[in-house]
Amino acid sequence: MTAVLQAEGLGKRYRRRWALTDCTLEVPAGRVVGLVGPNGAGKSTLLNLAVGLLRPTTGAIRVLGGTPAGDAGQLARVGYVAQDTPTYAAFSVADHLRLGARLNAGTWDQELAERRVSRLGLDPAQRAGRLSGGQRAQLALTLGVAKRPELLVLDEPVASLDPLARREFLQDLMEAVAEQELSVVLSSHVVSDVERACDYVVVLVDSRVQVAGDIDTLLTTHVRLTGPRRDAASLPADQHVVSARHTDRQSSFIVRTERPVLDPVWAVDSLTLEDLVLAYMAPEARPGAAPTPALEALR
Ligand SMILES: Nc1ncnc2c1ncn2[C@@H]1O[C@H](COP(=O)(O)OP(=O)(O)OP(=O)(O)O)[C@@H](O)[C@H]1O
Repeated sequence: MTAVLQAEGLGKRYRRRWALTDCTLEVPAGRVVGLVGPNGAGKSTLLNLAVGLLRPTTGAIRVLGGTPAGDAGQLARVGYVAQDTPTYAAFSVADHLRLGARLNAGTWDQELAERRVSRLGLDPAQRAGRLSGGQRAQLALTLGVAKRPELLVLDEPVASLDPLARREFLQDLMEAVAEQELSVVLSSHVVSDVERACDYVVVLVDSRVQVAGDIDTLLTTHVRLTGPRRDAASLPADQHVVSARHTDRQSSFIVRTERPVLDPVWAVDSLTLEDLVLAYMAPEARPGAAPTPALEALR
């Protein structure tokens, strides 16, 4: 199966600042991918490279096997909703659907669009400028979904929504994924949203990918070890230490390992996705790193 997203040594520099560095990734199709990281980590930069709004400074990126925005066919296969869920304030909801139909002739699913609008309780005659932030986000998602893309790229789709609306939006998105043959890449700095909607995660910190993979697999190959104070170097070579914490008498490590930890000296606990993401954000997971801004963990 073709990877939806393949990046090799991908980097983007704005003047002297690197927004994305040495990004090598291969994301399989048919997944809902959560791109998670703190503010300024490089999430929007990676998504903009994926949809062809930016060109790489180094390396290469392929999306659905082709060059992002390389030709009309490629543009039709990818839907994109930018961070500020852009809509036209003076256009009505119905105008937006007409525009979607005109811009995406051939793939546009008017019935799907109208069904969503009606289910969401949006008045077709209402101007987008008079919609709430959440309703505008839903309208933008409707346009993205009704285009019937193979890949939908969403930059912080739920940032402006209240907790109930974010839950409904993500539920809606998952239904769209189940109904259509669709892959989704969405960015968020809220781990619980990713936990709720995604089955694949990419953790981006300080312009670098720290870890990427199937969430279930990552959670079965990472554990927390708690026990008497030890040096990380004393752990077996097949237990890769991601993060470490010590008190005078105790050590707590988050390790990546393919095998069960049988040493009775350790209490072994499984991790939540939030534990895992925070561990990869820890400075020891990123040698030479400055402290990272906090991630939100909304429930
Ligand atoms: N047009 C630009 N010119 C200069 N620097 C930029 C530009 N766009 C982004 N940057 C810088 O690149 C880095 C990554 O930005 P990016 O928007 O990709 O991060 P992000 O993870 O999406 O952040 P957020 O969660 O706040 O949206 C930041 O340091 C940012 O200041």
